[in-house]
Amino acid sequence: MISEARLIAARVLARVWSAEAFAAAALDAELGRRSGMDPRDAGLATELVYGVLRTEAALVARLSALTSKHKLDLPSPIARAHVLMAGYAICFLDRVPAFAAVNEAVGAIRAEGDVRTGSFANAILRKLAAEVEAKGRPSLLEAASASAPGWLRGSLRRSLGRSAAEAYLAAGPVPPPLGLSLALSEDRAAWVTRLREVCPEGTFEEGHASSRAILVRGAGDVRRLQGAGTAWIVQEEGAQVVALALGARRGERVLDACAGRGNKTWLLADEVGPEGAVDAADLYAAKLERLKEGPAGRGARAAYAVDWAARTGAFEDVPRDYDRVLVDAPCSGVGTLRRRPEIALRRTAEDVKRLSELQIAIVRNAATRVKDGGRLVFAVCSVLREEAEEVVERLAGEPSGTGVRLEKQPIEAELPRDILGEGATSFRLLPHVQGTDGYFVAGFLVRKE
Ligand SMILES: C[S@@+](CC[C@H](N)C(=O)[O-])C[C@H]1O[C@@H](n2cnc3c(N)ncnc32)[C@H](O)[C@@H]1O
Repeated sequence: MISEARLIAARVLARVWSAEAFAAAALDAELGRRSGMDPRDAGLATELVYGVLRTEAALVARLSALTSKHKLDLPSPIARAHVLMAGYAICFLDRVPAFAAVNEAVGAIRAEGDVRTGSFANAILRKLAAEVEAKGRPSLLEAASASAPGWLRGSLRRSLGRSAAEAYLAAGPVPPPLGLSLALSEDRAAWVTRLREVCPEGTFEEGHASSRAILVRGAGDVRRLQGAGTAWIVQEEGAQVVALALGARRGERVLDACAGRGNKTWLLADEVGPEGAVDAADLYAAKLERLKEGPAGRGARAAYAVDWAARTGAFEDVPRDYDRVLVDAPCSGVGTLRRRPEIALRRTAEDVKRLSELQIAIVRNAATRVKDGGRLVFAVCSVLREEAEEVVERLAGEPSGTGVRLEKQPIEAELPRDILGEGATSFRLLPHVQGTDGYFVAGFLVRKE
């Protein structure tokens, strides 16, 4: 009997490899079709997908070494998925006995009508199980690190140091909790109690990084729960911290310059209150439409479709006197690696270089909308130096050519000391430290020349 978790995980992996699907979306679609699935099975499917994607190269190398031709030749993505999932379970999963992992993989491949590949899989997986039995389990940290492409490993080491880079790459593959962002007027402890009552199958706890966060596990689709879209929205805890880092105060005028669908806009509007104003801008009008339809739509004053880099679209219409501007810039997304492991397979060093140039252009032009003496916060969901310190140094060090000067400035927000040190002008969030996605955030003072 082949578990549903494995069948689902195999289909998702095959789609990621052969149809360039995003693992999270493919997994959501598969799990969404099975509403009655045991959460433990859903958890196993998730861990197998993410785990295999994070350790793929190391698993392939290890299994290849056990074949006569030193090559893992498998005829289909589904067969490859079953073999690598079994390899992952044998190497890294305590709760799955090796013989069960082998039998399920072999059974699943044979069930596809491929007896020959089933026998091949049986032979190499048994060898692997015997090797692990004799020598012990390999290190997940090393396997995840060895599986990252060379450019990413190198960049992470330069950005974080060697051991933090390894810990970063190994963070996950257990799925992170879902974050809820609570409105300022709401009492967090009372909501934790209430949500526990209405959804006893889930776990709800207060987050540490964001004073508004409630972290949820095992609750299924939370959007059905009380308060959704009014008292709280779904927002990853690190994303909340990014919005909080702008330090928006009651009554201020704020621009969310790369607002997307407006998750951070919602939080900013909540902070400035009805006596302030929050405007949103983004390259894509379609995203701004979604923003207007969602919870942020109730709080945002105006939405501008602007290409900040090209200075086109509604560029000239956007006011020039905001107290604060948040630039949540497009980036490599390396900070979301634990939830989107396929990023490591698809992004290149050239992408990072191109994106850092785009970030600089966007910030310089968006900064023209800040009043003299106002604040700009630049954020990326990346932790790489190329999209972080190197961008900041160029923004603060080179003439902007747009009539504004950007000076590094301590971030004014109230955030825990282990995130924002006294007087710090920038900070990182790291999954293996704060439990959030990875982010880099920097504060600037804007001077008009
Ligand atoms: C990291 S996402 C923002 C996410 C959003 N703030 C949120 O909290 O959901 C970056 C956004 O920048 C937008 N963008 C990319 N290039 C842009 C440009 N040249 N001008 C304006 N917006 C741009 C993208 O459409 C995307 O929505």
